[in-house]
Amino acid sequence: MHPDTSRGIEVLHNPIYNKGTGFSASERERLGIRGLVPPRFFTIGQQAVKIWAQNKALKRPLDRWSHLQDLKDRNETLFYRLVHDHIEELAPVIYTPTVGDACLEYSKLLRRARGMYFSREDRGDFNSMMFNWKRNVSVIVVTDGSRILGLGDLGMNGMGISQGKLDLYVAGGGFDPQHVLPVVLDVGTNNPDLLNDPYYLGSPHKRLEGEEYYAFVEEFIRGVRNRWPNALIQFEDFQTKHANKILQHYRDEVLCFNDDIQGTAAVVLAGVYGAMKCLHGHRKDIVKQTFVMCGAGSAGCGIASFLHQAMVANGLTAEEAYKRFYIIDANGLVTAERALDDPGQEPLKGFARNRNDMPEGASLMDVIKKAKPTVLLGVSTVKGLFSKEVLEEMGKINERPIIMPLSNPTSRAECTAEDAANATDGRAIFSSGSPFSDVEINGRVMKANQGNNFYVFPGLGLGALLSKSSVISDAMLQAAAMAIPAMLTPEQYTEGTIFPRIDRIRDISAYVAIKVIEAAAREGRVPEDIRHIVAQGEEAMSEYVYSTMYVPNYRPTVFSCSSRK
Ligand SMILES: NC(=O)C1=CN([C@@H]2O[C@H](COP(=O)(O)OP(=O)(O)OC[C@H]3O[C@@H](n4cnc5c(N)ncnc54)[C@H](O)[C@@H]3O)[C@@H](O)[C@H]2O)C=CC1
Ligand SMILES: CC(=O)C(=O)O
Ligand SMILES: [Mg+2]
Repeated sequence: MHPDTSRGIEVLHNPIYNKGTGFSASERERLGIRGLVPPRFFTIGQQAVKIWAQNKALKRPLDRWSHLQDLKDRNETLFYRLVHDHIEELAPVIYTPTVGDACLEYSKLLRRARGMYFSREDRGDFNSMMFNWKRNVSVIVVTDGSRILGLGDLGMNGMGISQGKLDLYVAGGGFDPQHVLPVVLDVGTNNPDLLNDPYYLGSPHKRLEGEEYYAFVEEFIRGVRNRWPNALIQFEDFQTKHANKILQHYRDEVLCFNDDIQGTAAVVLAGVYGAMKCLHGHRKDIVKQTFVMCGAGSAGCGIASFLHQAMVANGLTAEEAYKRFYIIDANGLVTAERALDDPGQEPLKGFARNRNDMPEGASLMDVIKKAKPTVLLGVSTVKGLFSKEVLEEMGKINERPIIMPLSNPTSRAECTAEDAANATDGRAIFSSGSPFSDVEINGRVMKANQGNNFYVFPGLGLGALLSKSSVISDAMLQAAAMAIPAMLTPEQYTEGTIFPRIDRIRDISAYVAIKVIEAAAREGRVPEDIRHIVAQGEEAMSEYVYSTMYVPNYRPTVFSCSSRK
């Protein structure tokens, strides 16, 4: 039931309530829209079939993205129904890689404002501006647009990524679309193309820096806490120099996480655990691995720290675990000689301190030859960094090399699935940030798993909110990582599948949420009512979690004279 004061044509122009030809005869009568829509009635299923065919017929992915945004602007329920029903085919359209193209063009593509824009000119007024958003909010995805996927500083245009992530919260995590809020902190941009573009819609100034920048973020967080004290805040695509500092500042006080640092770390750990099951049958074998990580930004530092934590949890000492990592950035291997002054590089210090067996700045190929890694990870944003020679070397060292080119979008991937399969004769256990198709080579199929944080954030967010915990702890993140490989069958591991298929995202998110709630309960972070459900076991938890999930169906619409909260 959607009580609202609007009736007549207003209902048809409101994407939350609009059903188009899906309004029943009695609704048409009640809402005063009889004669304002064509006479025939179609169910949401029939509407979805029609619009799906239209969307599929479009050739350019960006046209498909725009077509879907138009639908969302007209009829949200139908949009989410489509995404829900065709998630595997539509994730690459509403999310990476196409969302990257959409962000590049966002100022041109924007048709109807959606979400909230906080700009440098608004400083001092954030608190009151929050009340311009009339609905209750349970989750916010916020970016400052400074590092959108691997595409760099896109300023206000980063709004596209906040929206794309929240579409997955709805479609994958069962969040009610009325209670999600995409946000961009428009602190300016240092991108000269945008600054020189007369049609750029963001604030056409250089980025705020230093104290001014952090005061901006603080004002936003305080405003959210005041308006929606229980909302979850997901930090998205903040450049490395701010990402870790902001996370450390707020994570013990506010229900929040940084997706690029923590969501990515959890999904990579899930992939590595999956690969361990594939190779050895047990995730504990993570302690036998040696990692070469290309990229020491927010993603690289987050992944390395989290894998390190998992190795220690599985029996290595901290020093032993540090020695298993070779971290390479734009200047080559990071060693004890490196001055790590940037606050974003703080997590690198332990790895650097323990790396003095190879020259500072050593090349990727030299490192691979000497270190003989079992796992090669890419979060460098450098297309083709995993060259044929690099991949062949990985294939010589390992019967089943683990190759993860995680940079997004596809145009930034360190290698393609085909590159990895060709260089290793299909033996690689492969996982990439953006999607590729499986590759068949000499009768063998190399599975092109997608290792993207979308396996984690909807379920993590759901679990965190349902647990009623006030923060997201490392134990909750570790639980999310362990939940994902638990969803695969032994047959899937045998064939090299290390992530479940994305069309199971609702079940994956629900299971992740259950494990996150349990972890929060073990740490004493949940109130009595949640402890009671946890104590009843997994079935009760499952019932609890699924019962909260939004399903994109039309609900009866009624007209009410009282205004809605
Ligand atoms: N698959 C997934 O779920 C996720 C993927 N990512 C992707 O990871 C990438 C990196 O993100 P951030 O860490 O935030 O970016 P960043 O820009 O802070 O870091 C990039 C790092 O790569 C290094 N680098 C540059 N050239 C290199 C080279 N030739 N060899 C080795 N390292 C090199 C840089 O020095 C820097 O340390 C992006 O493309 C992003 O889309 C990020 C989060 C999640
Ligand atoms: C997937 C994601 O969060 C990124 O590439 O930044
Ligand atoms: Mg991101």
